[in-house]
Amino acid sequence: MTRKYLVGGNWKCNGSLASVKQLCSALNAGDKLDDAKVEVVCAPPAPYVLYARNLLRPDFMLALQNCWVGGCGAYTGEVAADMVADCLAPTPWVILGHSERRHLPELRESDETVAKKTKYAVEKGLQVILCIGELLEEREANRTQEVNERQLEAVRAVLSPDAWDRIVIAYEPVWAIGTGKVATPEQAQETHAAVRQWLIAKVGRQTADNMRILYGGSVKGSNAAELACKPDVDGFLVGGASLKGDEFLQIIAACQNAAS
Ligand SMILES: O=C[C@H](O)COP(=O)(O)O
Repeated sequence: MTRKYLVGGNWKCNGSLASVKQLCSALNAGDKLDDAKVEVVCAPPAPYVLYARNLLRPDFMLALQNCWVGGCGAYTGEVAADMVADCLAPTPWVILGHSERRHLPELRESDETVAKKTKYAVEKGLQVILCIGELLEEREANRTQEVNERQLEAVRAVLSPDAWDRIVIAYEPVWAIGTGKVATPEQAQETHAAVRQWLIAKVGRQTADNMRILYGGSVKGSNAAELACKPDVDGFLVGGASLKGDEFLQIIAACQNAAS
């Protein structure tokens, strides 16, 4: 099964007009993407997304980092998937269920909220990077698979089987995010393979074979190649290193090389 690599750049709550301009210039200076091998989607903070859309080469797609559970209306401060579809057509993406949104005490998104957002976003034509992953204490208690399955099961409960083709899963162990402690290629492979087995059992073989499962957590130019060559690692969701143009381009190149 050949799955095209996907590299996501999650800029999180970072940036300014000046830094976004600089980062877009650095990315534009890279080689043209080999679109048979890799896709790239950048997720700036919401206020900068259309600015980035105007600056970035068209082979870089754009995403929002979150959206609301439903449509437009009296939901102060929220962004509806309808708006993402409108602004980022023809390739609107959104990141949902990021661990920072699941675990920060000010946000505390439940599995059910993430599932509701995912269902609505997919219905509006968005492609969703659905983040899952365990806390350090959950990994130490050998509960990684249980946690991933619980988070996925909440989505399966509301999503029709054919809608899964609009989903990319990002496995991001929380202990590896922004800590410099990257999962080993073996740890990533083992977990991704287990997620794919769950998909085979619960959603279907074809969906599972086609599903891209990204790894996220302290990915850098220097460690991307050894992770990308694992059979069930289909790309990355990159945080800190996506804010540095040359580093992000190295990660993209690692995926293109792994696809060769
Ligand atoms: O969404 C990206 C992840 O949270 C990874 O962040 P990081 O690359 O800074 O560890």
